[in-house]
Amino acid sequence: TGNQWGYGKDDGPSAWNKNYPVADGDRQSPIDILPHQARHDPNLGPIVLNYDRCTSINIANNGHSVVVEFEDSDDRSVIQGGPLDNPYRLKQFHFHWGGKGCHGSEHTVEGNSYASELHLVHWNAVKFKTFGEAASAPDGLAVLGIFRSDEHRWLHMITDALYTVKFKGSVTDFKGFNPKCLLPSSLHYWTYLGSLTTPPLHESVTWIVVKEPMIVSEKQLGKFRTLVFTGEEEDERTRMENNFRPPQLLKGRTVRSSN
Ligand SMILES: NS(=O)(=O)c1ccc(C(=O)NCc2cccc(O)c2)cc1
Ligand SMILES: [Zn+2]
Repeated sequence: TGNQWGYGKDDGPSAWNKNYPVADGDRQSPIDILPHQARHDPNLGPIVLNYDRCTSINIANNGHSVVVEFEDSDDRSVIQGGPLDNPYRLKQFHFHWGGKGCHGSEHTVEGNSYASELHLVHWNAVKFKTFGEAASAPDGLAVLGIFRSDEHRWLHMITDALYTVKFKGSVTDFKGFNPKCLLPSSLHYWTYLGSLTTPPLHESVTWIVVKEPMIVSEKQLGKFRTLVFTGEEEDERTRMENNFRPPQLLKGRTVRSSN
């Protein structure tokens, strides 16, 4: 169907602009971050995460990544501060990763990729009524990006559950998980105005990319690669890996750096 997209040769990032012309827009993500060219902004306060009452609901394979969804009917888990004018509600988190431990992150730093990248997706429930509405507005979303380079003690809770969502379309309960345990100690960050990194590629995201990577082991990363892009009922088993979009043009945008 028209909106079918993926990461393969024929349906991958270089083909997305056919069905999603905004792919060639002026605030696309990810980007290559050049730390020395980032403008240090002393007015940029710290990122504040209130995840202590967060309610995870399920873990799912949506055919593009593995996603953990959260209850977002009230302000129980929000991100605020930093470049954000008000609290944004946690909706879901998901990952992007490579094959055999090489590339995998979406943002890069001076041309260097990490093995993987975690995205915590939040929406502006002060200004918009639904996620869908926020996802199409310039100040609708805030995504916290965390690089993942080599053993992470908490990640086993995710990797132990991956076998339950091997196939596209599978969903299982995943309650009581607080994503704060996935974050590195320091939340110094870069921030810039960008987009969703997958179709529909809406230019609605305030990106907050944390500088310090979290450590995951090759073994843990290997478990993400046991997932497949395809449904259980389909014949082929296409291993889920390299589900990342390469860096896009900056087109004059400024990247700001917290202290
Ligand atoms: N990789 S990313 O964090 O930029 C990202 C985050 C969320 C989404 C997403 O929610 N896509 C589905 C969607 C998009 C717009 C409106 C909707 O209701 C759902 C896509 C990419
Ligand atoms: Zn993402």
